[in-house]
Amino acid sequence: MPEITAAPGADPLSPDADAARAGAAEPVGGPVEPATLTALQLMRRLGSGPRGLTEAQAEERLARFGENTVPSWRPVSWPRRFLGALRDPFTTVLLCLGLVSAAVASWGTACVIMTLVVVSCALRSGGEHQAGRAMAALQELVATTATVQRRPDGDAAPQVREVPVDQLVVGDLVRLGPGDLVPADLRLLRAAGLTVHQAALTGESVPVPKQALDAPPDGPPDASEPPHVCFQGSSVATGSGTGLVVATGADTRFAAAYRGRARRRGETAFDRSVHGIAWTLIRFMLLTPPLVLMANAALRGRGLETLPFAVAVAVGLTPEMLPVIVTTALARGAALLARTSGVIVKRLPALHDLGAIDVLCLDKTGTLTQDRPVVVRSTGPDGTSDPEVLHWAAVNSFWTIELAELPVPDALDEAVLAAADEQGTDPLEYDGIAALPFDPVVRMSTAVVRLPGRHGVHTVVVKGAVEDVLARCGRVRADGAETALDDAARERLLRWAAEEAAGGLRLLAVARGDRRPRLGGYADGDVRGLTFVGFVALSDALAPSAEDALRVLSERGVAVKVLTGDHPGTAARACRDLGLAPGEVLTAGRLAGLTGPALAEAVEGATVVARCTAQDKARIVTALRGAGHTTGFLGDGVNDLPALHAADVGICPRGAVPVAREGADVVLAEKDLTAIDRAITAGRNASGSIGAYLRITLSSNLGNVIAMLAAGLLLPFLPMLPAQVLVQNLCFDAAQLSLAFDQPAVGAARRPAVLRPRVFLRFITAFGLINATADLATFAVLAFTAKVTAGTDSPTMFHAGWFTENLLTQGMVMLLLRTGRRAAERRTVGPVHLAVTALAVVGLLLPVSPLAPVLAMSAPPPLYYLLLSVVLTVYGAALAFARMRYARRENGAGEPGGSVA
Ligand SMILES: Nc1ncnc2c1ncn2[C@@H]1O[C@H](COP(=O)(O)OP(=O)(O)OP(=O)(O)O)[C@@H](O)[C@H]1O
Ligand SMILES: [Mg+2]
Repeated sequence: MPEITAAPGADPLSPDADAARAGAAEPVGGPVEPATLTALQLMRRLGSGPRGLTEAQAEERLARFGENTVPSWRPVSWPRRFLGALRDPFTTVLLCLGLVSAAVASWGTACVIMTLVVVSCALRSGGEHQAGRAMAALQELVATTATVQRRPDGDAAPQVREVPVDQLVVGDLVRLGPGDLVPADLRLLRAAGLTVHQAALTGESVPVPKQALDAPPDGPPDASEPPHVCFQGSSVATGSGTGLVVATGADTRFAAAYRGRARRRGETAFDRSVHGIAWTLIRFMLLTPPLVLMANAALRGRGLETLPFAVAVAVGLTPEMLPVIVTTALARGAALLARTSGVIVKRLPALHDLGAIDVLCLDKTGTLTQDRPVVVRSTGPDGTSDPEVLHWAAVNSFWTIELAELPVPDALDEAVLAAADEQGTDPLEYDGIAALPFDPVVRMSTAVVRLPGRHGVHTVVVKGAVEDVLARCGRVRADGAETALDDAARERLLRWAAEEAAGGLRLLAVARGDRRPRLGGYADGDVRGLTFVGFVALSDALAPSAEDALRVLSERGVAVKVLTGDHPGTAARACRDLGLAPGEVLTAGRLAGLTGPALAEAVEGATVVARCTAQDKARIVTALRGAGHTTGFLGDGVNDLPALHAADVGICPRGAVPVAREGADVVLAEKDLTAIDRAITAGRNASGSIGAYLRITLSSNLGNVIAMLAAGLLLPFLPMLPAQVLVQNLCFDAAQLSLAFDQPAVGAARRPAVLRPRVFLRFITAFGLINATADLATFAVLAFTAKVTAGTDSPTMFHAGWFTENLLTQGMVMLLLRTGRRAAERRTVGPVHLAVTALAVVGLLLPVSPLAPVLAMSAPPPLYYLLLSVVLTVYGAALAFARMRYARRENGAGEPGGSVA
């Protein structure tokens, strides 16, 4: 716990200091070194003063120096999105293949590849752009603000008000409180018990104490860790402070460190599944051309002239629409969620991860409960009602708030003060000397007060979690007298507290101790040897939608774990009241020595882990992820921030502290917790569409490639000209876009949707082979037709015949392997039906149209179509049969290969 000594030297915020400001109204040019000047020098350099800027000054600076936004977080322009889409690995591979084609002067192939690239990038960046705009409008709803102190004009008294973070300018005075984001780089002018999370900057996961120092600290300057500077990108864990803005926007340390780079985060479920599959495919693609070349050279004695064909085969294997489908499916899902359920998905891949969640950890207070506690009773150590206990609790609440730089009472303090007010307690009969604000690690808050006129005594008043407060008590007050607190008495008090907690009450223990006044500040070490005063019991109503939300989550195959800072008894009771069996309740203390798999195993079977600190919550989430669970975390407080970052998906409810809203991937903008279920369903549906696309594309592409390689070796001519391969590909791509708009299947959202690369590759191999068999059967049919109908020109007829068959089989694969219900169950005509019809029409008509000669095709005779229909019927039956068997084997009723549980 940080010290709370006053800053050495002059208080830069005192009115006297204003005089020292002598007329400086303009920031002096050039970068300032916020850590080395004294506070007054710095204010003068920045043309500010202890009373803050005037509104007019702030406005003028804003116009001149620009808004306070990190460049990489500004809305991205269309052309930049397009360029960003070009960096996709599939696009890169396609571009390389295009270059290879151009190098061997195969201009047709190169042009078609370029068309594929441009179309796919345009579609993708268009989709992202639209989604970005929709989200930006919604993010306004949960945008964060900063508390600044400004003056309406030069003579007026300063006023404290909220402004959007982007309106801050250098020279502004900003107040910080628990849960606030540090909105710009700040030099601290005052601080009280301030600690900040700097994980985004330094990777340090434990909050770092900060204090106001007038002059730089002695000793070598530590540029990375000046104790009197707070950097943008960090956030307040405890305490409060006032700081002078020394840098905004692109000039902050954070912007400099992260220029052009997105925020780093660990590998998420999206990376593991979609990216995992993509990279496996890319390896295949890169292997294909050399293999085709070698096979043709070895078996047919062909040389480099087969290179365009080899390139076309590789392109044929590429699911080049994957980025488009992923973006479209996710963006559509996110936009729909925002519109219908008020859920804001801040990072599109998070929607996919939501669909994959199989464990959801949540905090209790503020998420499952309303965090609107009401004092039920205050009792002395003997369990009888005692107003004195509430009186001391109120003294503590009042002075910890009053002595903070930014007085933000938390819900417990508010409840205590309201009840004390009703009882007629007046905390103002004391003078506040010092305060240690509530710290979730030590789980208590401390105020030091004095009775006016009683100069010889300071009274330390503490309230907090029962175990922690009792651990610091040596005596107990009973019947007006104090006696030593022995182990037996301590045990009895703990048991009594556990009984109260089991009734669902939240408990605060209150203790006090008289001290001889001291000159220096008070620190955590002074809070010992106290006298136990009693308990304040509060009730906190459950969130009305929590019970439904928990029930639906379990129906959807999501295991719920409650990680809370509260008492195990209170937490267990809340769970029970919400219909969630708590089982054996763990406490974080019992898990202290465990890490990694051991920790995961310990929490695997538990539903509640109580007395968690912020770090405990993050540790547990990390361990669960390490054990292979896709883990979400839903929480609303400062003590949830590390876990929100550690999870695959961080989710926070509407009322969360600013820093949680900023750190979360998903914000539930409405009070209704059941929105989380709709969000998970939307995620599963989006993954379903992506899975369907991959299944369909890859199994038919793989089939085609196998057939093409076989035919290439069997036939004396190329089985398909590069231009034909690519035109066919374009047709497939256009048709498959419809998958992103497909209606979700009825049962598709029942289980977590995970695309497992291995299961997936098995699936496409099996279906690819079926497809290749159909192709080879078609070759046989074509050879037979050519033989019996004399005069047909083999290569062009062969090309036409295979083209038709390919497009028709592709259509059948789309109908039979998508996420949707089995074809027979569908009654309405959806986008997929339209796309399949279009595909069939093109497949049948193109080879007989005037365009056919351009593509080196000539119409096959009627006999071919007759035989082809037989092949297709058998193929369709085989496909339907294999799909059924596959589904049964994989998960009974689920989806083959894609959204497997
Ligand atoms: N303002 C406060 N003053 C004193 N003690 C407090 C205060 N707020 C909380 N406590 C004590 O510290 C404990 C832990 O609080 P913390 O904020 O870590 O978790 P929580 O709000 O109880 O639960 P959750 O983690 O589910 O949100 C509380 O159970 C309570 O006993
Ligand atoms: Mg909470």
